Amino acid sequence: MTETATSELDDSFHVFDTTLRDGAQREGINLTVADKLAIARHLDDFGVGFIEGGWPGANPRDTEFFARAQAEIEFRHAQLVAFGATRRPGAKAAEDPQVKALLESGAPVITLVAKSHDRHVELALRTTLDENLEMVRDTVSYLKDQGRRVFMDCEHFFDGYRANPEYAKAVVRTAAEAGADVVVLCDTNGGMLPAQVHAVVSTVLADTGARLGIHAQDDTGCAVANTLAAVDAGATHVQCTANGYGERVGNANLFPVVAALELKYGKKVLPEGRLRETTRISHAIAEVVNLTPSTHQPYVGVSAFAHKAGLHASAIKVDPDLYQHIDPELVGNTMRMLVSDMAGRASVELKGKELGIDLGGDREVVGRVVERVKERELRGYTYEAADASFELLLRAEVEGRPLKYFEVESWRAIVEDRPDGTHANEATVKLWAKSERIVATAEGNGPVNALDRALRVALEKIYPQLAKLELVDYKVRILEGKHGTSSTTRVLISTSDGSGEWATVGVAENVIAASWQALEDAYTYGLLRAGVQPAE
Ligand SMILES: CC(=O)SCCNC(=O)CCNC(=O)[C@H](O)C(C)(C)COP(=O)(O)OP(=O)(O)OC[C@H]1O[C@@H](n2cnc3c(N)ncnc32)[C@H](O)[C@@H]1OP(=O)(O)O
Ligand SMILES: CC(=O)C(=O)O
Repeated sequence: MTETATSELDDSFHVFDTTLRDGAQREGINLTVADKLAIARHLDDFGVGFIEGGWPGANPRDTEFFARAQAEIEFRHAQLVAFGATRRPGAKAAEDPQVKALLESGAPVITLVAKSHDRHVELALRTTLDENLEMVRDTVSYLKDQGRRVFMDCEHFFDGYRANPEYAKAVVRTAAEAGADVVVLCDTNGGMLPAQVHAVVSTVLADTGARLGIHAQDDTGCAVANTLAAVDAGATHVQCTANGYGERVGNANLFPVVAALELKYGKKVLPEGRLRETTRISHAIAEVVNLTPSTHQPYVGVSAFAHKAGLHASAIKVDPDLYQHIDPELVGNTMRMLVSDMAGRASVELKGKELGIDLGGDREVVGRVVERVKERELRGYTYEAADASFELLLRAEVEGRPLKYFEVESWRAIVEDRPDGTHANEATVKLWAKSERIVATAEGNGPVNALDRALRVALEKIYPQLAKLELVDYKVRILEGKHGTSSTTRVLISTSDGSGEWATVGVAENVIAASWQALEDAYTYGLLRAGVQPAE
């Protein structure tokens, strides 16, 4: 067994993460050992007290994970936890191969799952209620005798408590008497509501005196609330998963639970300074599991502190607290202003500030920007999704003329379909830059790609800085479906220069013309970012 952590947090409250075990039970998540190691590092960096790594012996990947985690990771905060079931009915814990695998994992902490719902004991385990209690007692005391810390997950506890409260409590008592350090009440089917959880946890605590934890699935959308309700009732151990990943619709989300405990309850559950890493860690774990981070996730989503309504912005201008429940920086997030047709003057002023453009309280300019945004959004533009196009619009109003690095004379895209099924795309761009007339032609895998290449060939002669620009995303949306192919088309393009990304928008009846507008903005903004002086 390896002692894996030197946690500076006291033991009176546990933040227990089960992303690598229950989180991995989410449909669509398929973690390699390397992924699990990467997530374990992020969770330890975040500062959780316990990381449940999987079920050693259930599959070779989890067995390998425990071996490698202890050999390769120097945990600074967390203790590694192995998960498994109580011994089989009618056997001995000391002889159960599955219990042996838990010990062989070397994890200093073991979570056992036990049945606490009488019906599950009889139907799923196919044993007697007394034998189930014996399985709990025998397995806990055996693992304790082997020097492990033991947490006991009481599966289906809340449903079991409703069906047979005395039996459910007998499971808790048996585990605690056998030496379990924490008995965790699980809402396995996720059907509970906060008031129910609060009532049950309060009663079980009063009746058994055991140290209690909570494990809440999110099937009613209440897992975070249920977790906090259990804490209100006296639970001192919370089991969560990063970003709420988990079986079916998921588990209690680690990040809002921890943020609530630290910021709303005033409990110190993370090491000093780690709360500010919340957003980064949430997104880093999403990257590893290969799921796009939810933009609307509380505390950590990019929209968590994004303000769109003009009325909100006008109050935020006076004091951001008026429309925010916390300072976003506390969880490593940032406030963002969204400019759209719901914006007012205050939104534009704050957005200007965010972009480093001092509007100096110029009511006339700000008013013109608001008008332009509203008029263009009516035509289909969207500025909340295209910050770079908005900045160009704003600068044009402030300067009194658009930012110009080049003057386009004309562009043309040709799509040639051949009878043999092959096709070719070719574009020609004619423009003026620094008093030079440039004509460039390029081919591409589609007409927009050909135009992008031709524009780049033309501009790179004058502005070599553009060589590192890359088009990273391209989205098309038909705005008025009822007009069929003559509908208005909106194109959003994301461009990267390796150190940052920006989005631009174009709108036209023709998808290629809309794309061209977005491309022109993308390159203009790229030159602005590179610090190039515009043409006089
Ligand atoms: C609520 C939760 O999320 S708990 C976590 C659940 N996670 C997983 O199931 C993922 C990993 N599981 C596995 O890889 C496999 O199910 C294994 C290796 C654990 C077991 O595989 P198998 O031996 O083939 O059994 P199988 O999966 O068909 O059934 C589970 C067995 O465990 C028994 N069991 C269920 N809960 C418990 C328990 N708390 N204590 C003891 N035995 C239990 C069941 O009665 C069943 O026994 P049976 O084989 O005699 O019918
Ligand atoms: C243990 C567990 O994951 C549950 O009961 O949901």
